[in-house]
Formats: sequence, C-alpha cells, structure tokens
Amino acid sequence: MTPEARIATAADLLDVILAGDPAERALTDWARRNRYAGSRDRAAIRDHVYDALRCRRSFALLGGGETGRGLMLGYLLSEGRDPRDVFTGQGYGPAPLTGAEAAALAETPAEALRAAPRPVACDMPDWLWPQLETSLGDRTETIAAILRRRAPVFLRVNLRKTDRAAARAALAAEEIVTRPHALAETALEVTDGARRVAMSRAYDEGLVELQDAASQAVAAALPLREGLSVLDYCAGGGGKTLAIAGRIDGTFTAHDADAGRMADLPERARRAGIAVTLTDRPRGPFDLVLCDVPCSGSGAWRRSPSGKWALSQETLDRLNATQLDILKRAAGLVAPGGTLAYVTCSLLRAENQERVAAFRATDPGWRIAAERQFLPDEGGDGFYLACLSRTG
Ligand SMILES: C[S@@+](CC[C@H](N)C(=O)[O-])C[C@H]1O[C@@H](n2cnc3c(N)ncnc32)[C@H](O)[C@@H]1O
Repeated sequence: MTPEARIATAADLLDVILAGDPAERALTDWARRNRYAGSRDRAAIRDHVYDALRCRRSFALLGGGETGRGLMLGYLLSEGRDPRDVFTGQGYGPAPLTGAEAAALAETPAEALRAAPRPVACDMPDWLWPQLETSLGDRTETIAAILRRRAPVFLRVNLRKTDRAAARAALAAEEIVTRPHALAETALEVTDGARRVAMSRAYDEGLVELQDAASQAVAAALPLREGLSVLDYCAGGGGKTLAIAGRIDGTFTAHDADAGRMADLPERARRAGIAVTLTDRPRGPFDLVLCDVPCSGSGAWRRSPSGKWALSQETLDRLNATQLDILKRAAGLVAPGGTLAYVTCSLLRAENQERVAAFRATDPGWRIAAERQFLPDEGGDGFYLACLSRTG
C-alpha cells in the first residue's frame, strides 16, 4: 500500500470507531477482509488510528472536524505537512479536499493550538480537566502531552531465570535491541524489534515478560521478603503476581471477580517457572493482599486512548464505589502484621489518595505505611501505590 492509501484506510476505520466500534475489533476485521495488506501496512494503519485517538480533539481542531478525514487532515497538519499533497485521490489515496474541508483547515496549526482551550490542545475531556489539575498541579500539561504520544514497549526481566545483562544479550541475538530503564532494576525498554518479542525464544523461555516499567516499579516497592504468602485479589492476567513471584520465594494465590481474565495466567506462570494457585474464594490470612483495582486507566491512556473519551463522571463514581468495596473485602484477608496494598493505574486523586482516605474513614484501624505515585514523566505509565498496615 502507498502511504496515501494507508491514510485513506485509517480515515475510513476512524469513522467506524467514532461510530462506536472498538478500535481493536475494527482493525482486526479490516485486516481479515484485506489480506493483500502486509504487516508493515497493518502496523502503519494501526499507528495512524491510535495517534488520532490519542489526539482526537487537537487533530479535529486542526483538520476542521471530528471525522476520519478531519482527524487525518489534523494529523498531517500537526506533522507540518500540507494535506493537499496527500488528499489527491491518486494511488488509492483519500479523495481531494472539498471546498468546505479546505476552508475549515487551521491555517497556522501552532497558533491554533496555542489559542485553543487547554483541554482541547491537551486532548482531554472538558469535564475531567479540573480534576486533572487538582491531581497533577503544575505537571498537568506535561503529563497530558506525554499521553498524546505512543508508549514505549517495556519488558520485565525474570530474575528467577536470568539477569538484566544476560536477558539483553539473549534478546540482542534475536535482533531485539533494549536499554535498561531507571524505574526498576528488572525493566528494559525495547528500542528496536518490539514486534519480534512475542515470537522470540527469550520470551518463550520465560526470560522476559511484557510489562510496563512503572508496573514493575510498583512490585519492587512492595514490602517483600522470602516466604511471604501473597494474594493478588484483582489478578487479571497476573502481571503483578508474576512480577512479585519473580522477586521472592513464597506462596502465590491469584483471584479475580471475573475468573476468565486469569485464563492466560497458568501458561504465563509455567513459562516463568512460578507456581500460582488460582482461586474463586480466597481464604486468608495472607501476609500481603494486593488490590490492583479496576480504575479509569488514566495513567495508561497512551496505550488505551479510547478509555480517555469513554470515561464519564458516572463511570468514575461507579469505579470509586467498587474500589472501596474491594478494599473492605480484602482487608479481612490480611494476616496480623500483614500489608494491604492498594494499587491503581490512575492519575486521579479521586481514585488514589481519596479512596484510601475513604477506606480509612470506614475502618480507622489502618495506617499508611508507604505511599508512592509514579507519573508518566518518569517514563512508565501512571501508577499509585499505598501500603496499609493495621494500627496497634
Ligand atoms: C487493573 S486490572 C488487574 C491487572 C492485573 N493485576 C495485572 O497486573 O495484570 C483489575 C482487575 O480487577 C478485576 N475486578 C473487578 N472487580 C473486582 C472485584 N470486585 N473483586 C475482584 N476483582 C475485581 C477485574 O476483572 C480486572 O481483572
């Protein structure tokens, strides 16, 4: 496919996504129907689609409308390109601009963004902006700008099987280039060959796992020691369980309200050389109960940009209620002297500090032994961790 044809396809797909189809499904369906497209075409189209979803408001402003074509026009302008060179109708490229489209283009993109309301220029929903400012203070615009860009690919080195230098060498032998990342001693950032990771021997043999660097840093910040009994109360795919089990010997139990979300965990644990028990009814006590609760996902919006536009105050209120409910249930599973660890990948105080305060208001027998917030300007996704111990 020509670069212009990829833009035309991305514009068509964005129309389908803006009408309500999930981005992943739209991309997969399109690839199935268009077998002629090679892996590079599919990757380029995917990048265009996700770039536009991350920058939906600013691209719409520049391109003159929130349609597939408008977003791709805005994308080209944001790159300093003249859309008329691409929208020519030739080589399967997008049809030439209509008079109305040409008239709606931003003449001077940089000025248009400077003059735009902050939530538009920073690609955030209007209703959420005040909450972001309350949560992030003078880092708000910097963090929002980072969430407009693609996320790096990070790997976690499985210290049970190797160390960081040996893992790097094994990956390099398969043309996967990495560099250590400062957020965690286990973290590698992939600088070349990211698409080869899942098919590599290093991955198949459990030397590395795909995991965000801040997520790894959360595991490293937990009060871990040998022999600990650990319950991952909201285990999902088990990323945190595996990261903890990679650091210490102990017993590891995984639970999730939706057991289907743990379907891949046994295979991932086997690859990593770790024993994990799955349960639908955890029986305490456990030394460490980790609650990596469902949340807005705002710390990871560069990976899942659709979440940014789908979130509403109503959804946030529902999430807040679930978060508190999980803390109350999980608290009863913690052994005397043990730790209740509360984790989100959210940037919002409402899901972080305020949830912990709400929990402590209902059960004053807990104190905050440690608290840490990771923000995307440190390189990884945004995460919040509070370690709670019983008072007295
Ligand atoms: C942020 S995800 C967990 C991600 C996972 N810990 C990881 O690192 O890969 C939150 C998980 O909480 C689960 N969940 C939602 N409500 C729950 C509840 N009331 N009790 C336990 N788990 C719940 C969801 O099914 C989801 O898998």
